[in-house]
Amino acid sequence: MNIQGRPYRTIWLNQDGRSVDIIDQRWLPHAFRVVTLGSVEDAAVAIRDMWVRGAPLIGVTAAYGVAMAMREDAGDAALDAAWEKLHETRPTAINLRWALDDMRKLLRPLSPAARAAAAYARAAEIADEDVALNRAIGAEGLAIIRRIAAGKKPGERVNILTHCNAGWLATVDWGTATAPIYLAMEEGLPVHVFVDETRPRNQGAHLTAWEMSNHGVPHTLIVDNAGGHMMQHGLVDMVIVGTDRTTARGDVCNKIGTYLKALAARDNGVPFYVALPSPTIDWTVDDGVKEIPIEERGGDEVSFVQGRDADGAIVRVRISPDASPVANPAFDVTPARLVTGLITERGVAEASREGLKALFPERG
Ligand SMILES: CSC[C@@H](O)[C@@H](O)C(=O)COP(=O)(O)O
Repeated sequence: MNIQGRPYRTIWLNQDGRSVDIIDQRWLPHAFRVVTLGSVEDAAVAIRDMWVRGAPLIGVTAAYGVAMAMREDAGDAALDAAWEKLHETRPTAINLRWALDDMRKLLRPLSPAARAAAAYARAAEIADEDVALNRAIGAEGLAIIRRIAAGKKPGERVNILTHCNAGWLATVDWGTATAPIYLAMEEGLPVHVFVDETRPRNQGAHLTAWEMSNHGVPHTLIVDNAGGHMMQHGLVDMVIVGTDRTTARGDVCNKIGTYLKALAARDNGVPFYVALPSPTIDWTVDDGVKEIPIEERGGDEVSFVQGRDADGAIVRVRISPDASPVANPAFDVTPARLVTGLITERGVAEASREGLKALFPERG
């Protein structure tokens, strides 16, 4: 997508054919910084410390991490070590394991001499596939927005609420939850997005709002607790969120706070959609609450907030007493019964085992 008119992806291979550049998302929206990852260690740090984040982008970064490892040492032990090192970075997003398994399955039967080239080629393919999947999700979601727009009076906006950042910054391009919104904009539909700030790391305020601004999408930033009120007053036509892992029966794990939005949506008759590419489906688990590991992140993310001071410097400030203990679960699970539909690259599935099986008969 565009940054000041120039098209970018979130990760790209450098001319040296070895290292990758990423947009370092820790500093947005205040500073746009591109950094180079040159080794599997760099890739692991970038994922763990959230220089890159968002389930699909984590997967692609890990794929390039494996490729960089193979350039150093293409033996079996190094392949397994790269898998382990990258896998332990973040536990919840299933795209990470999906990409690592995909890479290892491809590379294992090859001779070590052939592995590095094959790994770079596959990592590039996974990146391109992500772009195509998101574009397809966009077309499916656009059909829903069109239907809502058709029921509106002339000039009325379609109001969409989103949580966290499931935008292009969370993927290679387009985003999942945002792809339908960008396509609706291209088509001239009057969309407006309520952006949840998404404490503790504020991915909504920092990233989604920045994306919307860059693309001229009308939007309003709201605090996380405002969504229910907006819905009660008829100000939200639909919710679209992303997901880090969706189970075989349609339970949706996503950024902490998503569950509360789904409850408020159900209570107010607002459709609650989840946009996801198929690598985000974990066919091996059913009960999301019991079976999905929830990442517990450091307490500093809750006790401090980052922003820009009056002099323009990016600063962190403490907002809670030094002595107060902090808990920081990064994700929650929305049960399938609260989900109106799963917007996938193959169509909109009912959030159920049968619904997913109908679209992905080869997997279910
Ligand atoms: C298309 S991204 C889907 C999810 O990864 C997204 O909604 C999300 O929760 C991101 O969490 P983050 O902790 O910022 O990686």
